[in-house]
Formats: sequence, structure tokens, C-alpha cells
Amino acid sequence: MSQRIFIFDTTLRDGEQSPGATMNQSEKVRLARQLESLGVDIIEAGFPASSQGDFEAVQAIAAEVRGCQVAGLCRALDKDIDRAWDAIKGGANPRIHTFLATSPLHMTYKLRKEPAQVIEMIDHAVRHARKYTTNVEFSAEDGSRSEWEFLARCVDTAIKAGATTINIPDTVGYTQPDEFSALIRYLLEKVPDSDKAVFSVHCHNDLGLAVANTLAALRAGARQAEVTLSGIGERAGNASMEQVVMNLATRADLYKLETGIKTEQIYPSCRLLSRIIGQPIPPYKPIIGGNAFAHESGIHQDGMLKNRQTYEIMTPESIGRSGTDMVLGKHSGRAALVAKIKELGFNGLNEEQVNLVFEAVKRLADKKKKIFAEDVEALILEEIYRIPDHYGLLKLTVLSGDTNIAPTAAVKMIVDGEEKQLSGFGVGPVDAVFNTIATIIGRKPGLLEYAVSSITGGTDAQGEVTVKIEENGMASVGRGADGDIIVASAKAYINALNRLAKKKEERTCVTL
Ligand SMILES: CC(=O)SCCNC(=O)CCNC(=O)[C@H](O)C(C)(C)COP(=O)(O)OP(=O)(O)OC[C@H]1O[C@@H](n2cnc3c(N)ncnc32)[C@H](O)[C@@H]1OP(=O)(O)O
Ligand SMILES: CC(C)C(=O)C(=O)O
Ligand SMILES: [Mg+2]
Repeated sequence: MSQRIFIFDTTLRDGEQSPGATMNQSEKVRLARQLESLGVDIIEAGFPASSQGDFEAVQAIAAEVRGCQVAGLCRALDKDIDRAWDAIKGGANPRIHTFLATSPLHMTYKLRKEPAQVIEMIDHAVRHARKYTTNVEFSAEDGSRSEWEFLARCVDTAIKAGATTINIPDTVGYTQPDEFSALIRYLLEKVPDSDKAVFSVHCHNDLGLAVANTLAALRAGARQAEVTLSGIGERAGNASMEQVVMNLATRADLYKLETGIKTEQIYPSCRLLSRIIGQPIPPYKPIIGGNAFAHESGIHQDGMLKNRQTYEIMTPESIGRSGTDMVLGKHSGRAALVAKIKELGFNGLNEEQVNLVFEAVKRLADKKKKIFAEDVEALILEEIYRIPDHYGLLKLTVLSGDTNIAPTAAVKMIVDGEEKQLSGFGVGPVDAVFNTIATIIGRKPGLLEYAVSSITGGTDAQGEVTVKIEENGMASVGRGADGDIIVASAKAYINALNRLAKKKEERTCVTL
């Protein structure tokens, strides 16, 4: 039988302590509603004594969110506890979360209190909070650097005073998984009434161990995990909600612990946070990063096409993402390309044609970091469906810029099987290219339209050029794509010339 873990989300409190992650009241309420949809058990909405703005935001969240508990953080001082209660009391199930540091360092230098005074403050603060509610959490700040015996006394005091949740923070991200799980086991064993409270952990990521320490503590018997979306929080952040939850879900065989999280709401929640705080999700971030379900190398793509479990331990759909991304790039193989070609609706390509497109993809991948579906589509059109008949581009060099020299194009072409080359000038680089091509083939059609657009986003995107030309009352449209828009322009112009020539031939046949 799996045991239930409570997910305590502190994105709106510790998360907001992350530099640059400040949120206004309406943003906090919006995010709190999303956290409710996500299925967290407790939302720590803020620190009401810290400012009028924080007080009002916590009050608004408590009034709005009915499906989970809303907690307000406060120091172990009556005035802070009173303020926290005033902010949360309108909530469906309000929780007062009071804290006091218990490590020698913090007691001596920060609080300037003797251990006996700290014990007395804990007792007083928890009893004061209990006058308002039975739902009281006590946190022993810097718990992981506290003396174990003294920490056990602090925890015992808090439970006897009425705390129903005991939180052991690794405030500065100092502990290690084995050490932390041993501490949790020690407290559960040594504190006489440990079964009267839910044990919780709150881990910071200074050494990159926040998630590992949280999971170790859960295996040792902690039943609440304090986390934030995307792991934002003070300094290097907190344990990330999505990583803790997906470890428990993916390795349910090992942990045998379950949460109330609707995992398909994970990605939408982290995206909302990212938009609100204006900080993009790094691509390499586990679970929610752009690359988390992207496969680029040929061997992986081939395995994925045969069975997704070869390279995916969870599905993107399970965390609310639209699907696996088969990225075509310099490491991709034919299997992935064939799948992409079919996905684009080009079903009839033979092996030779696939090889042509494959080589073109590899060439493009040497110049461009990411190959999108649109790039492949453009390459198929270029390589297969736009095989030049009369004219083909072999080489192109263009000189242009803000100089006294007129823009110059040197073009090498194939014209009815014969190689020709010439240089020419124009008002701009495109004009120079078109003039030179027209001179080489001995024709001068009028240009009716010219348009360039980007096939995908990014400054390294391929440009697609469309031209419409006209000669003796006959018009034709041509398209060309390339990472260089002048080359794309030349390809489009030549494509239009070939189509015009084809039209002329067809008309001649009909006339005859
Ligand atoms: C680990 C954590 O994340 S703890 C939460 C951290 N979050 C915040 O600090 C954000 C909210 N904080 C604030 O807005 C302000 O610090 C306030 C309003 C709470 C207090 O502001 P000030 O009165 O100006 O005090 P200041 O912040 O300079 O110093 C904190 C004081 O609280 C004391 N203190 C610290 N923690 C506690 C505690 N848990 N219980 C009681 N007193 C405490 C300190 O010893 C210090 O006291 P001193 O002034 O007598 O030396
Ligand atoms: C207030 C407590 C829970 C905290 O944020 C910490 O110790 O990191
Ligand atoms: Mg913290």
C-alpha cells in the first residue's frame, strides 16, 4: 500500500525570495489558482508581517482558494503570528507557519539568544498560534546544522505546545542525502510524541542536492515535502516540485509513496510561473525544459521510433506537454527523417529521393543549429520537386554594403547542360543577382512580385523567397529557400524561370 505525501508549495513565499521573481497581487492569485488545479495540499501564500502588499496578497489568496490549505509564514513573535492569522483567517483551512532558528551559529550570531531562550520562544510561539487554530506548523530554521539532541528538544517542545506539522529545513543546502535521512530517522525515533505531528522537510539547492535530500527524507519517514515550481527560491532555489513529484511517480516501485498532484498540470503550472516572473525555463531543465523530451541523435531516434520506452522514462503527455520532439540535426539518422517526411505528408518518396533529402538535411545541419519540420518541407521541395529543367544555380557570390562600389553578383549556372558564368551589377544585391541571371540566359522577364519570409523563428532560420515574373503576357511563380536570403532569392528566380519555360513549352505543344 502506498502512503500519502503532502505537497506544501512555497513558490509564492520562498520562491518569491528568489532575486527578480517578485509578483504582484493579481499574479499571485492567478498562480495560487493554478496551484489549486495542480493539486498541491498546502499553498504558502507569503509572509504577512513583511509588508502591507504581502498581507493583502495572502488575504486575497486565502479568500479565493478553497481547495487547499493556505499558510502564512511568521517569525516566532506574537505580532508576526497575529498578522499572519489576520491574513489567512478567511481561508477554508488556514495554517500558521512559525519558525525559529535552532543551529548554534544562528542562535549565537543572528538571534543572539541562549538555547534555553530559544526553547522558551518556540513554546510560547506555538501556544500563541494554537489560540487561533489547530493547524500550526513549526520550522526549526537551519535544522540540518543544529545539534541533533538540541533539535530533538526543540521539536518535542513544539509538539507538546500543539504543533501539528514539524518542518526540518536544510536552510543553506548543506546536508547530504544519507546524513539527512539519518537525522529524520533520529527525530522520529527520539522525539517521544513524534507520531502526533506530520514531519516535513524543506531543502535548498546550494549544492544541487535539494531534490535528492527531500527524497532521502521521504524514504526515512517524512510525510510532507516543501517545494517550489521549477525550484525557484532563495539563492540557488528550493527542491523543485516537478522533480520531487515525478521521482515519486516514476519510481513508485521504490518509494511506494503517492501525492495528490495532477501531473498533467505540471508543465502548464511551470509555464505560467515562467511567464509571470519573466524568466524562461532553461532548455536542459529536467521534466519541463525544452529539451527534456527532445531526441536528436540517430540511434536514440531509431530506438524511440521502435519503442518510446527505450529513451523515455515518462511520457511528455503525463506532465501536460504535447509530445516527444524528434529534432533533426547533425546527429540524426534516416529513420527519424523518414518518419518526419511521412508526418509532413510526402508519402511517395523512393530511397534515392530520401537519400537526397538526407544529404541536404546534413548539409543544412552543419550551418544551422536546429532543423524544424518546415526546414525539411522546404528541402523536400528544393531537392525533389524543384529539380531544375533548363536552368540550375551552381555558385553565387555577392558583394554589397554601404560602399561606393555598386552591388555586384558573380553567378555560375547550368543552362541546358552547359556551364556559364558572369558578373553583373544592380541597385541592390538582389537586383544584381537577377540582372546577372537574366543576362546569362539571355532573357529579361519583368519582376511582378518579390517577398521574403522566415521559415521558422531564430536569426539562423532559413529564408523563403517567392517571386512572380512575367514575359510576353505569361506569368509564373517561383520559390526558393536557403539560410542566405540572397541565395534563396536566386533559387526562387531560377525556379520561376524554369516554370515559365515549361509553360511556354506546354503552350507551344497546344498551339501545334
Ligand atoms: C529562511 C527563511 O527563508 S526565513 C524568511 C525570510 N524572509 C524574509 O525575511 C522576508 C520578510 N522579512 C521582512 O520583511 C523583514 O525582515 C521583517 C519585516 C520580517 C523584519 O524586519 P526588521 O524588523 O527590519 O528586522 P530585520 O529584518 O532587519 O532583522 C530581523 C530581526 O528578526 C529576528 N528574527 C529572525 N528570525 C526570527 C524568528 N524566526 N523569530 C523571531 N525573531 C527573528 C532577528 O534576530 C532580527 O532581530 P533584531 O532586529 O533584534 O536583531
Ligand atoms: C522559513 C524556513 C522554512 C525556510 O524557508 C528555510 O529554513 O529555508
Ligand atoms: Mg527556505
